[in-house]
Amino acid sequence: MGNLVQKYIDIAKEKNPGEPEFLQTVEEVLTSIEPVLEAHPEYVEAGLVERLIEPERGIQFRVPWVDDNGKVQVNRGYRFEFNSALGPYKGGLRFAPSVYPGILKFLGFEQIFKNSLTGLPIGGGKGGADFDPNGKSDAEIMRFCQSFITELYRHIGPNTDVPAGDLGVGGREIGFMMGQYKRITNAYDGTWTGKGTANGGLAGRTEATGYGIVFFAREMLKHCGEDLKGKTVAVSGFGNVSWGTIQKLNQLGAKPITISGPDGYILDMDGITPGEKEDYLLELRNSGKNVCAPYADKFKGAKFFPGKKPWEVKADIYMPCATQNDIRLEDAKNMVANGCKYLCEGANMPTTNEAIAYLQENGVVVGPSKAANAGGVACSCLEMSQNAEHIMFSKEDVYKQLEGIMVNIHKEAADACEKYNLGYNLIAGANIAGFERVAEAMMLQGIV
Ligand SMILES: NC(=O)C1=CN([C@@H]2O[C@H](COP(=O)(O)OP(=O)(O)OC[C@H]3O[C@@H](n4cnc5c(N)ncnc54)[C@H](OP(=O)(O)O)[C@@H]3O)[C@@H](O)[C@H]2O)C=CC1
Ligand SMILES: O=C(O)CCC(=O)C(=O)O
Repeated sequence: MGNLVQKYIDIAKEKNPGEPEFLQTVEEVLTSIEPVLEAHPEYVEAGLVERLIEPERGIQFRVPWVDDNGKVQVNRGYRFEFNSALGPYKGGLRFAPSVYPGILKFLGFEQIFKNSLTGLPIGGGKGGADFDPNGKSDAEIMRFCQSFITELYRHIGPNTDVPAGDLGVGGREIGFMMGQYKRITNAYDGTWTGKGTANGGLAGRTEATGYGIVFFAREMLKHCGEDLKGKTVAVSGFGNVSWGTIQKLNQLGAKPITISGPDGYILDMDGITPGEKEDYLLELRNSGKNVCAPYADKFKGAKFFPGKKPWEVKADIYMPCATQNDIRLEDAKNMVANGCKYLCEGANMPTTNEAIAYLQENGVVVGPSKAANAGGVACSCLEMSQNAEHIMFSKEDVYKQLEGIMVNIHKEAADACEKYNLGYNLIAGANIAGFERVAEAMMLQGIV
């Protein structure tokens, strides 16, 4: 790594102590874009990287609410409006006990480049709260969401900041937040994405992230002269993204064999097939218990491995779709020992930097999350245009556009690494292609 990039990383470390997840993504992105900075001294002159690693705005607020026992609870809410060079801040809200600024800043920073890769006019942001929706009643979730929006409403809007879902935030939560936003502002507009279709939501948005990940994986394999058909796939998680991924894998003739939860993982060598098994994932998620073990009680032949991760299973492709840093160095070693050739990231930053380095050194092709899971936010942007135009797109329209966008993202990432003689390194390629578009826009807007 050159001195210049090291200087930026040192600045980030000094300004963001105790935020390892944010520093991890800053280091990954900046290391990749070094050749672009060398080719563009004007970016250095304009302090572009120093500005890029600092959120434009960070909001923290109190979220008081009353639980079903009449007890007052207090959570912390946040929104990091990271970069608006390409358009309104865009990115999800995460509700999970682990939420703190370091997590949201990592997600917001990633979102800048992901959104740029879609080629659509959206900036990057992320928010959420240290609230655990698991085990809460619908009434508690509603009261929490209403309180959260009673503060956040003043910072968002269809041309300012457009939130969506992420971990712990699905259609139900978006509905409650949109309802409260509308009540306060008296505006029925495109401030939210991931809404139910009855609320102006986009047909196909729920499965878009997972479908996009599989389209991206298909392009990776195609580039390497292979086909998804007949490939066994180890998937982690059992939420929205895993469900969409498993559906599309089945549709394209691959065989998903695992899911996982905080309790362990399920191995189903018969495949997690369409119909009863795919649908059961929804039941598991909706149980609010956040465990996957009951799958093995329901389906003969499936096995549950408590406290373990699916990365010890032999598979042709690995697709982490749960949460950050799910794959660590020891997991990467297992994968390589099992003959792994492809890793396609569904969750945001699911692999540690050490694990990525090991996988790449051992010839594994890695599809980075900011490219592979960009189909979700791309469809959110379609939802924004649907709302702005006061029309409704059909599911067929959405699927067609999504596939085109994912093919293009793969091509842009592959072309960018080739342009800088980096071989077929999609991590570098995605970071470079995402950065180039943001940098160009920032340069045109002056020092802001
Ligand atoms: N969601 C997205 O668009 C994107 C997510 N990611 C990343 O992927 C990883 C996993 O996130 P994610 O799967 O979203 O987390 P969750 O499983 O928590 O899903 C989020 C919400 O989606 C709802 N949900 C889950 N499955 C379904 C389904 N099959 N149909 C309808 N709604 C469903 C749930 O809402 P309810 O409780 O109401 O059922 C849940 O609260 C994280 O790293 C995240 O950052 C990355 C890109 C986009
Ligand atoms: O749809 C969106 O706006 C954001 C989705 C998201 O949170 C993500 O891409 O990580």
